Amino acid sequence: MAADMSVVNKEGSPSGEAPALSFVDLTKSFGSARVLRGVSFDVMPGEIHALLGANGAGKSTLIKILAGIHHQDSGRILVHGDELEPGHDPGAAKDVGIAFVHQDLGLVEDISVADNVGLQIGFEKTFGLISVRDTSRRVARALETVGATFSPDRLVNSLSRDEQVLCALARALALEPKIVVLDEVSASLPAPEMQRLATSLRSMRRTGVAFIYVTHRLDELESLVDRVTVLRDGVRSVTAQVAELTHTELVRHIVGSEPEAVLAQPLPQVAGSSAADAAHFVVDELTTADLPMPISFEVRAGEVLGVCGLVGSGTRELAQVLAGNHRPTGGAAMLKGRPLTLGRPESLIKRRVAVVPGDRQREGIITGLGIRENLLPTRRAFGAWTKAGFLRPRRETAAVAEISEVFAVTPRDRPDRVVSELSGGNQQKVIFARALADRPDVAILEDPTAGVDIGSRAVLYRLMHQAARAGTAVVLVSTDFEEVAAQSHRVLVMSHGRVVAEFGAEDQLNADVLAEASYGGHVVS
Ligand SMILES: Nc1ncnc2c1ncn2[C@@H]1O[C@H](COP(=O)(O)OP(=O)(O)OP(=O)(O)O)[C@@H](O)[C@H]1O
Repeated sequence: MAADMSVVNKEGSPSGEAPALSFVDLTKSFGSARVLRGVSFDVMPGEIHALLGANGAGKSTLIKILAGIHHQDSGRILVHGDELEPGHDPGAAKDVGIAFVHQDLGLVEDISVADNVGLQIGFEKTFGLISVRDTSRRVARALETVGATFSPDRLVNSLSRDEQVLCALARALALEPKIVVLDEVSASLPAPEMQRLATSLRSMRRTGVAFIYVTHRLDELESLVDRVTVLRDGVRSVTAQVAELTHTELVRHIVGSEPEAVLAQPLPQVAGSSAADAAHFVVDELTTADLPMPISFEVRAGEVLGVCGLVGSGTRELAQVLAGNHRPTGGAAMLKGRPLTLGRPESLIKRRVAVVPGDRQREGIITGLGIRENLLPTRRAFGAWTKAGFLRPRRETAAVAEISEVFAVTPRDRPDRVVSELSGGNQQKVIFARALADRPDVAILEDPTAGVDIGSRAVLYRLMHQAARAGTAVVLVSTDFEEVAAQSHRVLVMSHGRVVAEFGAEDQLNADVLAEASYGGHVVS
C-alpha cells in the first residue's frame, strides 16, 4: 500500500512549493447526517489531484464548501497559505483565483457561448464600447484550449451536453485561475475527447495551475492525474500518488470492501432466440433533421446493443429520437412488428419503451419532488395500485423502499426525500430504477451510469442484464467506451451521423478498438 502523501509529507509534489490549497479538518452535517468528518489534504501547484469516492461519500459537499455554496461546521481552508474566511461567499472563492465547473455546469442556456464566457471574464472594450470581435477572439482562444470546435456564436441550448461541458470548462479557464475544480466533467465525454481534454489540462499544469478533478472513471486516472484522495462516508480514506496504488487497492478504498465482486463480470448470453425475438425492435431507414442519413438496425429481445461514437457523431441525436424527443423526417421504428410513434414520449411510454435520458438535470429527474414521485411509473411493477385502480399508500411506501434497495439508491428509508438533496449518482440511480423496474419491452439508455460509482455500477449492469433476460431489448448509447465494450452483446459505432462499424460477440471488443473505429476507420459496406 502506498504511503499517505497528505499534509505531513509533500514529497513528490511537482514543484516542491507550498500547497496551492489545503483542507484542514473540515466537517459538515446536514441535519443528523454527518457528511464530512475531519477531512484534511493538500493540493500542490501544478498538480492534477483526483477526488474519488462512492456516491454520497461527500465529494460535492467538499467542493461546494470550497465554492462558498455550503459552509463548513468546522475546519479551515487555506489558499496559498492564506485562510479563506469560514462562511465565505462564492465571490470570495473567485477573488482568490478558484474556478469551478460543477456537475450542473451553470451556463446561461439561451445566450451564446461567447456571451457565457464574456459574462464571466468581462467583455473586451474598444473606446469604451463592447468589442464583439475582440470578445469572440478571446472566447475562441479559450474554446481552442479545451479542444472544442463549435462556433462561439452558437446558443448554449443548441449545444449537446458534451459541447456544453467544453463551453463551461472554457469559461472557467478564461479567468486564468490558480486553482480549477472540475466536478465530474468527464461523465459524458467519450474517451478520445477526454484524451484531448487531458492533453490541455496537462499543458495547463505546467503553468502551475492546481486542478482538483472529481471523477468516477478510474480508467482515465493513470494518464491524467498525479495524486488521488479517496473519501469514504465523509472520511478521507487515502491520499497517494496514483502510480503507487493498484486498481484493486483503489477500488477497495472507494467501496470499502473486497473489490472482486464489483470488477468485470462475464457478459450473459443473449436471452432471446426465436424469430420474433430477433425482430423485437427494428429501426428502419430512420432520419431526422439532425441525422439526415438513414440509420437501420435491429435489436433482439434479450440483447444489449451498444452504440458509441465521438462527440458530434450522432449518437446523442439517435438516442434523442429513439427516446421520443424528436420527430423523424423519414423511416420508422417498429416494436414487435407494430410501428412506434416517435416524437411523442407519452405514446412510447404506453408501448412500454423506457428511457434513461442523457441529461439528468434537464430531462430526467423532477428536482422539486421526492424519490417517491420520481419513481411513479414503477408503481405498477411493485403492486402499488389495486386492481380497481386505487392507490395503496402503504404498499407504495414499501415499494419505494424496495426499489431503492434493489437499485442501491441512498437513502433507502426516506421515500419523500427531495431528489435534489440526493448526491448526483443517487439521482442517476433513481432514473435508472424508474426505467427498468417495470421490465419494459425496449430500454433506451443514454449514459445510464454517468456519475454512478464503481460499486453501484456493477449493480446497475446486473439489473440491466436481468431486464434483458426477461425480454427487454436494450439500446445502450454511451460515451463510456469501456462500458459499451464490456456490457454489450453487439456494438454499433457512429461517425458523422452514420453507422461506420459493427462489432459482434466474435470480435475481441475493448475500448481501444471502439475508439479507433469511432474515428471512422472501419466503414460498414
Ligand atoms: N442540500 C442537502 N441537504 C441534505 N443532504 C444533502 C444535501 N446535499 C448533499 N446531501 C447529502 O450529503 C451526502 C453527500 O452528498 P455529496 O453530494 O457530497 O456526495 P458525492 O460524494 O458528491 O456523491 P456523487 O458521487 O453521487 O455525486 C449525501 O448523503 C447527500 O444525500
